[in-house]
Amino acid sequence: MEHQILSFPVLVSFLLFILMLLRIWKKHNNDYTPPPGPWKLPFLGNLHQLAGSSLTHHRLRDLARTYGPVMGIQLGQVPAVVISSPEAAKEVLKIQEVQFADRSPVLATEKVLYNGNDIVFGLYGDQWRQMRKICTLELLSAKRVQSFKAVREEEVLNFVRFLDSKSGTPVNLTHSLFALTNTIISRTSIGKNCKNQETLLRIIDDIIGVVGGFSPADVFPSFKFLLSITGEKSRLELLHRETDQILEDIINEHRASKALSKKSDLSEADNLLDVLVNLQDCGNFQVPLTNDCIKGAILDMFIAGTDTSSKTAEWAMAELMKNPRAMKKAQEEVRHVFGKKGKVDEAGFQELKYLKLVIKETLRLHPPAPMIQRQCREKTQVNGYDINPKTKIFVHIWAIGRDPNIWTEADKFCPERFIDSTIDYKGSNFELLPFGAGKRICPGMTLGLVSLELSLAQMLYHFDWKLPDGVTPDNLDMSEGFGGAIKRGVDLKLIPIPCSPMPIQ
Ligand code: HEM
Repeated sequence: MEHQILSFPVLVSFLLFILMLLRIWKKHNNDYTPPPGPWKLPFLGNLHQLAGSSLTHHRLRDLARTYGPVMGIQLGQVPAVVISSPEAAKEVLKIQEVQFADRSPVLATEKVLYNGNDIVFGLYGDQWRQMRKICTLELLSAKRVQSFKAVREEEVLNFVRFLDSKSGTPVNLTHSLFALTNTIISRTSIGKNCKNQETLLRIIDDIIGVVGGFSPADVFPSFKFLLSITGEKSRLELLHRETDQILEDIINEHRASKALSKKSDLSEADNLLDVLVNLQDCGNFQVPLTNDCIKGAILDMFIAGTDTSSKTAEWAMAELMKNPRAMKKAQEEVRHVFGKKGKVDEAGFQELKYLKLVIKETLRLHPPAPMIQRQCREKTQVNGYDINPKTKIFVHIWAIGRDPNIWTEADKFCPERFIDSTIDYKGSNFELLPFGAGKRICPGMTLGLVSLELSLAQMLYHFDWKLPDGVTPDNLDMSEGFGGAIKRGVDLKLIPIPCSPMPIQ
């Protein structure tokens, strides 16, 4: 009995305490308005809705049609928000650009890309700002891009010779355009006579695969054991050791030949590695420019520059084959502009008005990065919804580019829609964002566009194109496949028919 009397006040206090906790919880939740989103399973969150044969960016577009342009999802243990309207994209990429300037780290980039100390995956901070500045002012500036014109022209001409040798037979353009871009990026980044080039290109292929892939450890970050069970940790560490050793050797080779040539002027640099080594020697940086920073930056050029440009060229050719009227117009323009000279050169590119529209329309329908990945830095709001720090952000530029509320006949390839349009790539309207926007907008845009114009202009100038037997413009497969940059579901195979003029010798 005595025991019961004693426990009554304890019980009441306990109940009052619970009530108080409930009030605090309720107040907190009333103040917190999460973005709407599909129902979640315990543990998995929304992962089950993203699994299956349909591509992730397609599923997320479909879900966003129900839940709106700021949609909350849960990827295992990781909260994420999908942004799919120009207004919300503007809020994230421009109005609150610092708030969303982080990239969300993934395991592969931590292990392979020097702990995210590179430009593409680095977290916003002094180190990243310094590398980004070097990238925009020294590596990918318009002047530097211009200085590598001869390299691009030589390699594209080699490509044209290769196509000529395959005259009348189907060529796998998926493979050959990738090889072309890889060679251009490689020569621009590390030079021509690098003895480890072949091995580096093979390893970089693997890196592009893992960086664009999906890892269970990324969605269940607290289950560290997953890394060892799946063998992923050792695979990534091996990849990193191999790449690191090759890049270290390449840097040493460059140092040795630099010592012999005694060149130290940045304007004389033959490739981007030369530029970086010269900058390192000048010192004078707030954050030391270490060999790891240089290696990360060189890897970035390959990872960000190869797939993006080659996949866009491939989609542009596929769209032109599907739309013979647009192909005819583009070919007539290219042949008219370069006909007198008898060869394609970059000096005439400002006259390629229609080809520029073709590229813009291709990037609207097939942006190589369908969703721009960012991460929220501090608690904030978008469209009135609360977003917590460390939330993964996907700006769904593929969905925005195909939104029927924004574009007439949104799925139709129609380069003419951009005639007299004020829509540019700089994100001013936020409905066309193939290069992203704000603090982390693609610094390789000039190089990417000029390389695209060059390869397309050469292909259209020197060749007529036929589809292989049994394929017609109507049944040409335009499905997308799984992978890093949006790739085609099936390789693009086309038949080049050399046509006059043919200044290949
Ligand atoms: C058609 C060609 C290309 C497209 C469509 C493209 C697209 C993109 C996109 C969407 C981003 C993310 C932007 C953001 O977060 O807002 C990006 C970042 C980046 N791109 Fe490109 N890119 C292309 C070519 C290139 C080339 C040729 C290079 C260099 C060789 C390059 C280097 C980079 C780098 C270094 C970043 C990271 C920027 C940062 O995080 O600050 N890109 N690109």
